[in-house]
Amino acid sequence: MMKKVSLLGVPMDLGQARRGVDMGPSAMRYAGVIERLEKLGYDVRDYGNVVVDERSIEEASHENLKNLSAVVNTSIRIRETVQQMIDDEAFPLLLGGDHSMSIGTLAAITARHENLGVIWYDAHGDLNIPSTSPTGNIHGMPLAVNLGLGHELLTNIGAKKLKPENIVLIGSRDLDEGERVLIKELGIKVFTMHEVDMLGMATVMEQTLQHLAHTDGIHLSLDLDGLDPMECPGVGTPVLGGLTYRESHLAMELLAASGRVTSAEFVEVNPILDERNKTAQVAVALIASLFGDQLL
Ligand SMILES: NC(=[NH2+])NCCC[C@H](N)C(=O)O
Ligand SMILES: [Mn+2]
Ligand SMILES: [Mn+2]
Repeated sequence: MMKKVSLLGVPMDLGQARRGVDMGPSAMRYAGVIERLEKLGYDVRDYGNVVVDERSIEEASHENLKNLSAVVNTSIRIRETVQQMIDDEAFPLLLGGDHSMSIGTLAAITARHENLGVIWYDAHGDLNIPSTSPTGNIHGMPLAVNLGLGHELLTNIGAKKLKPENIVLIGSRDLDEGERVLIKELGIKVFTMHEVDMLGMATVMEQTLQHLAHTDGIHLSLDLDGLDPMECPGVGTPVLGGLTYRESHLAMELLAASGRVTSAEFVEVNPILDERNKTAQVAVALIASLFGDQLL
């Protein structure tokens, strides 16, 4: 892994309805993310937080896409900053913020890869399009957008699309009907909680890395709601029966050992719903493992 890390906070809460997730980046900074990375020997360049558009009331819901133009404007700013990070040859690490931020992150990263792989570590598929979304919340749509599906204003943010065969979902346990249809249609690789239980995380990661062996870099998009709400209560859309801290920690260690991860984002931390910043602390511990922290 590169020894230079670029950090960007995305205090975004426009992609869903519950306020507070805009404080996620502060909570992870407060939990010591920069200090942990520096201790591991990384040169950390902090880009601060991206400017996020205000919600406007008129825009509340438009074609089942809440806060559409605010999300578009913010995504473009995220894209520009991540482009700078890549130009600077640093590892882009983003802290969120709701998952709609991935539209901007991936817009920048896919452009710089021939064949980017993506691991979507999440209770959800985030594969809705406006006609299938039960909520109109854009945080339920970013993976679809990056496949080129959804409203033009969103799909146009990135020039290059992800390939369905380059995506692996891990931890899925709440998929909407339209998402299930899309997963089957496109043949996307999914390790639901059932597969994680059956195979164990070590095998899941081994098969994930095998599935992505042909890619030229892997982006990890880790939604903290992929973990169980008992350990990560500070998320807006908790789902029972999630991945444990131990499993997730192992997953991060195996990714670190593979040396294949080239960018990452840790999203959906909502300190207002949290208990004593527990979720941000889990996020920072996972980040440390992803960057090679070891006991001995
Ligand atoms: N990034 C997330 N937490 N996404 C939750 C999405 C929930 C639901 N599938 C929806 O479309 O609204
Ligand atoms: Mn989720
Ligand atoms: Mn998500």
